[in-house]
Amino acid sequence: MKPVRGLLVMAYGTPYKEEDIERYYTHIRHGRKPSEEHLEDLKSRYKAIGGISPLAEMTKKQAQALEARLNEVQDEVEYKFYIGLKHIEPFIEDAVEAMVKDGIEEAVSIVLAPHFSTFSIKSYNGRAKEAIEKLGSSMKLTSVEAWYNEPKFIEYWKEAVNHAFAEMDEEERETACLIVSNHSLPEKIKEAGDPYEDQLIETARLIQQATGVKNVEVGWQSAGQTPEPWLGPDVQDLTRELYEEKGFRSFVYIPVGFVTEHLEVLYDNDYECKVVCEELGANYRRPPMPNTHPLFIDAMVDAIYNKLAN
Ligand SMILES: CC1=C(CCC(=O)O)c2cc3nc(cc4[nH]c(cc5[nH]c(cc1n2)c(C)c5CCC(=O)O)c(CCC(=O)O)c4C)C(CCC(=O)O)=C3C
Ligand SMILES: [Fe+2]
Repeated sequence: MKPVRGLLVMAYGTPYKEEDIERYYTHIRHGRKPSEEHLEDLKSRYKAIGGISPLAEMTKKQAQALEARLNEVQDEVEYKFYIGLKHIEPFIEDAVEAMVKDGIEEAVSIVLAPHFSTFSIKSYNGRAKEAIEKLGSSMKLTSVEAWYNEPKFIEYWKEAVNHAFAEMDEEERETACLIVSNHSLPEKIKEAGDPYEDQLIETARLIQQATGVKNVEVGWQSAGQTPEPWLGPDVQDLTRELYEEKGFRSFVYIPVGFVTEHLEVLYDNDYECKVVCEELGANYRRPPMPNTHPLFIDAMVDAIYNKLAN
């Protein structure tokens, strides 16, 4: 019998049904209930994308695909996946507990978000480590950190971008701009030297280098509604500015900090950015997200192997 290696796949989590929205939002807000207005706003956005998000289903498919591929490419251990979510059950702590209960002695973890920040990868990994300590377990956990520069991840976006540009005629291509974006975070993260902003800029550079696309810009999306400054420019403002100041007439959005067609993509890109493009009379294009694309799954396999080898 091969030894079992736990595969802890961590992701943001999403409400499973409408009644979950309030407690989910409260968890995101560190236990503070959202105002009626903010809650209704979030409910209306989920409604606009069809009621609930495809995220829960896709997170499971991604974890299954990653487990299957890891078991295909090597013969020494049997990987077994556990899903641990940030803001809804099964929480990261639930997944750790399940692994310990199953007698797993060694595990590897990866977050379904490619860029490192104190708000994302660091907090996921920290919660996993803490959960192990709290249980007094000796389970050894190796955690992948940022993996945005994995060659196969860049290759995925290269193919997706090339495909989008190949659909354009010569005239559209001349005035087309690629907007590479991630979820905004409060600007104060930069004071503590957070690499998040630089990692997005580097992702854009790698994709530009791979594709040879002439016009590439970096933007931020889905910022929270708080008075403090958030990383910008916001993708909607950026679109208007590029239209007016640089004369671009076609916009290709790749929200590379996400890996699934979820709320932020289906609403913030496919609705909000699209509305801006329609107002301006510009073309809106948004290539598919990685989901379970083999290049994306293999990029995570490589990230796990590189981490285990070091
Ligand atoms: C860095 C980051 C990622 C990417 C990295 C990662 O994946 O970890 C991410 C992903 C996601 N964020 C998601 C959903 C939400 N995030 C919110 C609010 C917030 N996110 C933040 C950060 C991030 N979020 C922050 C600093 C806030 C403000 C909190 C506050 O108030 O202090 C809110 C509240 C309402 C609103 O602001 O929209 C919702 C509903 C979904 C699920 C979508 C679905 O259900 O399909 C996903 C994948
Ligand atoms: Fe979020």
